[in-house]
Amino acid sequence: MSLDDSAAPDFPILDLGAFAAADAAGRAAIGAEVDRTCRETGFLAVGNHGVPEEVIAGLWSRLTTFFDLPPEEKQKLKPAPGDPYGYLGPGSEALAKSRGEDTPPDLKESFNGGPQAVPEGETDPQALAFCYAPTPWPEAPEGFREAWTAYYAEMEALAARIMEVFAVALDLPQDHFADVIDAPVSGMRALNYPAQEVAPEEGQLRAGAHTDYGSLTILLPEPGSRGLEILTPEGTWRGIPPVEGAFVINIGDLMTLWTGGEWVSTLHRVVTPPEWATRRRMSIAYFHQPNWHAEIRPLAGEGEPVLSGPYLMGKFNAANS
Ligand SMILES: O=C(O)CCC(=O)C(=O)O
Ligand SMILES: [Fe+2]
Repeated sequence: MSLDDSAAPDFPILDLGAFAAADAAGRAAIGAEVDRTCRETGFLAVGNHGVPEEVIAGLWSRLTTFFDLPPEEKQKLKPAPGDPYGYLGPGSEALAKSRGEDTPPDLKESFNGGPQAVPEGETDPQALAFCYAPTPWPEAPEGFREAWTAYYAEMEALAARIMEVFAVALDLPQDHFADVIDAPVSGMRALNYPAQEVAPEEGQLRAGAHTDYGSLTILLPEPGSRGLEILTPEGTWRGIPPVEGAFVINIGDLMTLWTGGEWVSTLHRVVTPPEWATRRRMSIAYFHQPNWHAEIRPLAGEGEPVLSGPYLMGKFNAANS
């Protein structure tokens, strides 16, 4: 890992191209740095990732147009109760509630989508009704669905490469996770935090403090934007600015469980720095989630396994009830 001028000082960057090109000793050295970061904060940047610039730009432009649509257009995509995908308008979610904290709703809107193909032979009614529920697509802007699915496919492939680095970081064979992430049930969420015309309520943030549920989140904050903060091991909030040409990744609760508590799923939130109150901020978050039927048991071998899909559904239902 190396530092880059565009990154905050000492924010670690995993160079994926360097990992791919390295020999076994080089990979182990990169893995050791990732392991250290995942024990401290679980937040790092991933650069030299190979995701084509046009795929990223293609989705940004559609998202900008989509979020600019009139509210009644977007509300046509509101999910039915219990459905995970579609458009969630302002006022529909408070992430801090997932931790039992009672706050006003987050100052955001989002569009959410899931896997595009159902694996052959998948008949579990809960899987079909939840993770494999169809994504309701907007009619406009043109090319939205294609741009979304192209970006989603890139994230699925990138997540698999990052999981290989994680395996090496954990002193496991590089392909250790391969057979539990070959049909992931990941969700993807595009976020728009609108310009704030009225002052927020007491305790109201763009996104309240929370941890992510799954194995790994690949986040793309709008270039140049500010607001994402993590709670450091010292107990202070620290801003994580976007890193040019890189994604910000973090591990979620499932990876903490998988590593028997060795890797941390860090509390994070999105605040509004004063100069951002009059400006919208967008981000794209891919929440990587192992195969529906994957049994996740702590690597040390102790403890009851958790089933990936039902675990995610339980978390979702608890936060949305
Ligand atoms: O928008 C961001 O920068 C982070 C959003 C986030 O943490 C989430 O939706 O889980
Ligand atoms: Fe998050």
